[in-house]
Amino acid sequence: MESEPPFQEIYKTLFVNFSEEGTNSESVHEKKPMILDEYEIPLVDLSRLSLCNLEQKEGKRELASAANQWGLFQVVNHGVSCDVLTRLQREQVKLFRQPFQNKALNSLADYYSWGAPNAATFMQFSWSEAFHIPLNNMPVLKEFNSNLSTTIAEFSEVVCELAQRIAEILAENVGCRSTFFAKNCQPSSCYVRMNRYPPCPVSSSKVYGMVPHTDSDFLTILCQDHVGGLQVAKDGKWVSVKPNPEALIIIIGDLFQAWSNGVYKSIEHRVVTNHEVERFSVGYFFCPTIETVIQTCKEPPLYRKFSFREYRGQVQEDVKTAGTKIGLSKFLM
Ligand SMILES: O=C(O)CCC(=O)C(=O)O
Ligand SMILES: [Fe+2]
Repeated sequence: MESEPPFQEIYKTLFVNFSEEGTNSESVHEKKPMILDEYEIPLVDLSRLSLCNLEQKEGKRELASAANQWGLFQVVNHGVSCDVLTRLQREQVKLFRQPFQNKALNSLADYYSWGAPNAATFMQFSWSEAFHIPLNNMPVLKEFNSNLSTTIAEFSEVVCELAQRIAEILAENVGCRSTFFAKNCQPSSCYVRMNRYPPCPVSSSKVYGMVPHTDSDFLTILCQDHVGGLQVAKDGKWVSVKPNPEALIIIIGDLFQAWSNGVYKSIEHRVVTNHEVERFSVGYFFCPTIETVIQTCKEPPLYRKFSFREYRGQVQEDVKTAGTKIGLSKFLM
């Protein structure tokens, strides 16, 4: 049985529907010109944090500056072993290699998505499939596949510690309570998202692997394979994040932008498609419990206070009604 979701069929339907609405299919089909720059994404060596006082200070300053200037950066010497990352990738490949019918119907089907359920146009369509797994439901995962569940549990434990560490440093830097994260972001309130981007026969200027978006969490820790395709918006340009096998990618999410009162940037990122090869990535979404209230300690606040539940609800509603996430701008004072 075929493991590939029916991308081509859905894409064709979108093409026909969109053209039939009387729109010029060429112009809507074409993305804005892609301006790529040769910027180097910041890379922070976390081993500095366990050295002398001066090195520690410098390491923390680098982290804060990367989160402020870029909102997306890389870290090395992060403490997540190569062994766990390799095993995770192996399990991930196995999971996606199942027949499509199984992925759509098995006990993890609620976490599975492909394409874009709400896509009304080409530009909202993502040429990818994903398992977005809440970590509060490990028994279901274990019952489904114990190797997969053990590996995800191991990965999550160590990555959660890393996320806590980074979040606390960033919190300290803006002078807000750094104990907030230990109290509100629990391992069980976080998510692991496994992404697969199949080779795409349509030109990469016409469809995304993942549409431009910001993440709705505090921060995301992302591992990507050697293929590349992730890009980040910087000063009005798209910059490619070159794969670095030693590095993990840290992405600041909407909640951190609000909590830090705009000091840290929840930056737009996207994935472009690849004609020849498939690509895999795994993201760890560092989220608070659903009741947690996000409120900055800075004056004057840019955003009104809101609970994570309220934020997620608003995002879901906007996606349903406007076809796209509106995000933090809805919460501006
Ligand atoms: O695959 C990637 O590199 C990015 C994935 C991503 O942005 C996400 O899952 O939110
Ligand atoms: Fe993302």
